[in-house]
Amino acid sequence: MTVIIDGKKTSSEIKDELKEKVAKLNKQGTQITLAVIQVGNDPASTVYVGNKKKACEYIGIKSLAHELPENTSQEELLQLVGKLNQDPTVHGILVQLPLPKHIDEDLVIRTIAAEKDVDGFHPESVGKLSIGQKGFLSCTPAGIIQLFKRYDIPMEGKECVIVGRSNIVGKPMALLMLRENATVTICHSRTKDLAEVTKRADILIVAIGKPRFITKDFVKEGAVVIDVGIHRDENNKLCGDVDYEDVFPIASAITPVPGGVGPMTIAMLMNNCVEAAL
Ligand SMILES: Nc1nc2c(c(=O)[nH]1)N[C@@H](CN(C=O)c1ccc(C(=O)N[C@@H](CCC(=O)O)C(=O)O)cc1)CN2
Repeated sequence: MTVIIDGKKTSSEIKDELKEKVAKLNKQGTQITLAVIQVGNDPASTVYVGNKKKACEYIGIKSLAHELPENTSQEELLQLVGKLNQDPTVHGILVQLPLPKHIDEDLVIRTIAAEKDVDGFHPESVGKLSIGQKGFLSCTPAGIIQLFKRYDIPMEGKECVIVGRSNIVGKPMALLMLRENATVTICHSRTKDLAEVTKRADILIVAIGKPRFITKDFVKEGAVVIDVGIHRDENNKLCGDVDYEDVFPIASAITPVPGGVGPMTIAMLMNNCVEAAL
C-alpha cells in the first residue's frame, strides 16, 4: 500500500508546536517580527506571500509587508534591505523570489544580514550547512527532511537521487541528505540516461520544473517519491514534476501536489523565524 505523505497535515502540526513556543517567547517580552518583501505582482508569489502572512498571524509572529512596484530599482531594494538589517525589532528578512529581471537576485540575497536570513539562502547559511555547522536551513529541503522524520522513513544508507541542482532546493537537499547518511546523486539537464539513474533510487526527490515529467518509467518499485514541482496544467489544475497517477501504484510513499512539500516550506520558514529570535 502506498503511503501518501501529507505535508498539509504535518505543516499544521509544526505550526501548532511553534505557536506554543512563540506564546512563551511573547510572555518573556519577545515579539518575533518578519519583514516580507515582494517586488512586482507575480500572481504565484502573491499567493505564497499571502500564505506566509497567514502563517505568521496564526503562530503569533508579526509580519511587516513591503509591497514594492515592479519597476523598483535594485538600489532602492538594497537600501530597504539595509534599513531592515539595522532595525533591531526585525528578526527575519524574506525577499520573495523570483525578483524582476533587472535585479541581481544573488546580490540581494547576500545583502541580507546572515543572522536574519530566515530563507537560508545567504552564502553564509549555505556554507555552514556544507561544513556541518548550525545555521538557517533552506526551507523546502528542511521541510522534506521533516517529512521523512515525522513519517519514520529511514534515510541512512539509502540511495537518494535528486533531480535538479538549484541553489534553493537541489544543492541544499543533497547536503541535508548527506547529513542523514544517505548516498546522494544529483541529476540535471545534462545527465545522460536520466531514467537509468533515477531507477536506482530508494528515495527520489524531483525539482526540475517540468510538469508531470517523472513517470513510472523513471521510478524503482517501492521507492519513496518526493515532488517539489508546482505547476498549473492546461486545465488550470495544480500538478507537480511527477505524474502522480502514473507513479502512485509503484511508490511505497509519495507526496501529492498540492498538499505535499509546498506547505512544509512555509512551516520551516516559521521555524527559522523562531530560531532567529532565540
Ligand atoms: N524567498 C523565497 N522565495 C521562494 C521560495 C522560498 O522558499 N523563499 N520558494 C518558492 C515559492 N514558495 C515559497 O515562497 C512556496 C511555493 C509553494 C507553496 C505551497 O504551499 N504550495 C501549495 C499550493 C499553493 C497554491 O494554491 O498555489 C501546495 O503545494 O500545496 C508554498 C511556498 C519560490 N520562491
